[in-house]
Formats: sequence, structure tokens, C-alpha cells
Amino acid sequence: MTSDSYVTAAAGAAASTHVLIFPFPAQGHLNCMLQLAELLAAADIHVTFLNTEYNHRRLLRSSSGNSLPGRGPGPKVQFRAIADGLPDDRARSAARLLELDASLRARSSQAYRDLLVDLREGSGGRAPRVTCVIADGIMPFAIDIAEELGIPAMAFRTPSASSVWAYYCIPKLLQSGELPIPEGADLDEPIRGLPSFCREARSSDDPMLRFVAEVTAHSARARAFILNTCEHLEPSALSSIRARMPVTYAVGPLHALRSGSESAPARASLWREDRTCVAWLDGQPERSVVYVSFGSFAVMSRKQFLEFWRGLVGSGRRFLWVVRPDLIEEGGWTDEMESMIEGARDRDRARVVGWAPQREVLGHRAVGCFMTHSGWNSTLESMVEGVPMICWPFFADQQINSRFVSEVWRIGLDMKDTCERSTVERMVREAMEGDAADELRRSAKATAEAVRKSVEEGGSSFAAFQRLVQHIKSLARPN
Ligand SMILES: O=c1ccn([C@@H]2O[C@H](COP(=O)(O)OP(=O)(O)O[C@H]3O[C@H](CO)[C@@H](O)[C@H](O)[C@H]3O)[C@@H](O)[C@H]2O)c(=O)[nH]1
Repeated sequence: MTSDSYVTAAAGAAASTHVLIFPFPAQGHLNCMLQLAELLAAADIHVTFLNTEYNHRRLLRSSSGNSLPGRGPGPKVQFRAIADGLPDDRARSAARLLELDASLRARSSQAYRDLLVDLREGSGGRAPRVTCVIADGIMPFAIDIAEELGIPAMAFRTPSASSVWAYYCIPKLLQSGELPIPEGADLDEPIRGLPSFCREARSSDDPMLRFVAEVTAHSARARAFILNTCEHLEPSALSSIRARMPVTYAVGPLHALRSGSESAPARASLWREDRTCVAWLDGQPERSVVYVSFGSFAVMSRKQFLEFWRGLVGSGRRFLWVVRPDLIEEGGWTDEMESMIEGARDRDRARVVGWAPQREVLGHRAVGCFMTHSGWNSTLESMVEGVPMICWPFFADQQINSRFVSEVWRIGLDMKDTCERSTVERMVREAMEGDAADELRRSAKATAEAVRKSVEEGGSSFAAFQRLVQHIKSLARPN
């Protein structure tokens, strides 16, 4: 069955349609799945958004009232929360991803099952019985439990289509002996831009490699795939995925898709946004500032931080840097770093904040380029605003994204694994001034136009979203 077949089956099912959305509890997963929730609510679908208690408390603490859907004048989304099973004082960073995953499987799955049983009976009160689950594709247990209970489940994958396709290929690469890559081999040859866990795995039993391969193979058991990308960006990866998973909806970039919703797209920040940086940007010349952010998960060593800092200062360019409270590895902070940051707060040419309203910053006329870790959300946000990128990928899908940015879409530069002040300086100059910068800017602008077209009426993502809505409505059982 293709996605077109669901259109007729959906007629009249709107009022009785209720979707439960369950993201993996990390910032990069929350934002885009919350945007999906808001768009579905605007399409007249009841939505329950399931958070972990830990994250929900953080969201409420950091949200500015109207940024979460259901809290302002926009469409209503009902929030529920279950425990993630970890003690409150435990960091939920990238380094602990497997621990969080194990805890969710072992300790949260029963609470999730109980909640679904409850919602399946319609005991949620105002909402009808739950008729569909959209679970993060890296939580196969959430898909299996829903299907066991007779609730159709779809998988949402948060990385790019090319990354998802690379994950699909892991078992084949293991079988053919191309993975794990032998010690001492040139990591740029023959498979360039491999995700970090492929490059670092020293045996086929590597836990991270196994985790990614397993969840990817498993999520293909869902009824459909939803991807935050568009046909224009990744046509060949999408067609490879569709060969395995025919019902795949490419509905991105979701934060730019405004199908039926008038309000600004939802933001779900786990940190409180420091809006003083927007006022600071207002006072800066056009395209003069390098915006630096390494997302929500990455952790740097002291040495890396200092190399970046000195490179940025050495470039002579103005910069705005997001230094999250947990950006530097445990025990890495020094008084020297503290005083450098304090000094920057008072200077005209640099600004440091703990967390920024990133989409607004990227859309600001004063921003000239984005130095990024190449998380997929950041990549899409920069793309939509036509801002060229300097990529310093840390882990997972980020190596794939940075390679596509530099070699396929040609809208940025890839620092790969180098972290030296001279490279930082050179790349900032290249991205900000001269012919190469003009060329990058032109191609970033053209990409922005094409991507924006995809999410407007008549565009491929807009149409895919309409088909997804019809598919979800067609799953509603008579109440
Ligand atoms: O000061 C900041 C910094 C970031 N953000 C937002 O936080 C999100 C960050 O997402 P992303 O760029 O995807 O980075 P991560 O938080 O690192 O996301 C994880 O999830 C992504 C989606 O699967 C992967 O692509 C990444 O590799 C993985 O680390 C984006 O929406 C940003 O707008 C802010 O609002 N303010």
C-alpha cells in the first residue's frame, strides 16, 4: 500500500482521531516531534505528547509560557509524563545514551504500556480513544508495545534520510567485512564521512554499533516512516529507504512547515533562553557575526574549548557563542576559561550565552555564518535561513551531515576532526569574506529557496504532510 491509498479511507474520521507522540528524551528529538504534534493538532487531530518526567519538569521551568503548544493561543496538545528510571542527579548526555536507552526499555516500558491501555479505552477524559502512536524510531519497544495492544504505530526518525540509510547498511557492511574498520586505516578512505560509531568501533560487538543497527532494522517494522527532510535535499537516500519502507513521509523541515497553524512554531528548550543576545545582535553590522553552537548533547574537552576560543578571537570576527552549563567535560572548567567568558560578556565584539533562541538568531540579519556540530536540526534551521555553515562534527550522524553540507549541497565548510586554532581562524575567514564566502552565500540562498518551497502549498513536504494526516485519520476506529 502506498501513502496515496489512505486519502479516501480517512473521510470523516477527524474528530475521533487521537495520536500519542513519544520522543526519545533528548533536546534534538523533542523539538521536531513537538513541531509535528502542533501541526497534527492544527489538522484537527487530538494529540498526547509523552515526555519523561525529568524532561517535562525542565521544559516547564525553561519555557517562556507560550513556546509550548497547548499553553498559548495555538492548537491544544495534551502533555503526559512517565519516569525514565534514572536518578535525578544523573547526567543525560550523549556519553550516557545507552544507559538512558536501557533504563527506558527496562523501567519505563510498563508505565508506557499502562498509559496506552488507559488511553485505548478512552479514559483520558476529553480526548477520544487513542488510534495511533508515533514513536521515536530509536525506541523500538514503543512501537512493539503499541502494536501488541492493537494500536497502529509509525516511526519518526530524527536524523537525515542519508544517515538513516547509512544505519540500514551497517549489517551489510559488517557482513562484507568493511566494518569494523581496521586499526590504523585511513578513515577518509574508502568510505568518507562515516558516522562516528562506525569509525570508532573496533569489533562487530561494539555496543553503539549494535544499538544503531538494531533500532534501525527494528523501526522498519512500523506502519510508516516519518522523516524530517525533503525530496529536494535527499532524493537518492529517500528512494533507497522507500525500497525497504514504501510508506515513508518526508515532511521536513518541520519547523518551517506551517500547514494550518498560524502560531510561531513550538519550541521546547530544556534550558532557559537568554534573549539578551538578540538585543546584542541588533547592535551589530549586517552579516558580521559568527554564531557558534554545538547543540544540546556534545561535550568538549578544555583543550578543544581553548583552541576554538583562540581561533575565533584570532579571526578578528565578532562572535556569539552558546556555552551550555554542561558543554565542558566534567572537571574541565578552569578560572582562566571563566574569566575569558566573563570578559566576553562585557565586550562589544563577542557575546557568550548559556542557551540562545537559535532559530531567531539564525534568522537575524547580523549573523554571517554558523559554526555548528552539524546536528540535523541545526543543519535544517541554518539551511532554511540561508546561513552558510562551518561544521565541526562530534558524533553519530553529524559526520554525514557535515559532509553533505560541504560536498553535496556546498553550503558550508567541513573542519572534520581537526581542532586547531589556525584551522578555526582560516575557516572563519573563508566563510565570512572574499569570493569563496560569496559563493557559499549564493548557494546557501538557493538551497534556502528550494527548501522553503518544499514546505509551502504545492511543495513536496507540504503534500507529504497532507497524506500523513489522511493516513493517521484512516486508522481511527469507530468510537
Ligand atoms: O542555544 C541553543 C542551541 C540549540 N538550540 C536548539 O536545539 C536543537 C539542537 O538540535 P540538533 O542540532 O539536532 O543537535 P543535538 O541537540 O546535538 O541533537 C541530537 O539529535 C539530532 C537529531 O537526531 C542529531 O542530528 C544530533 O547528532 C544529536 O546530537 C535545535 O533545534 C536548536 O535550535 C537552541 O534552541 N538554542
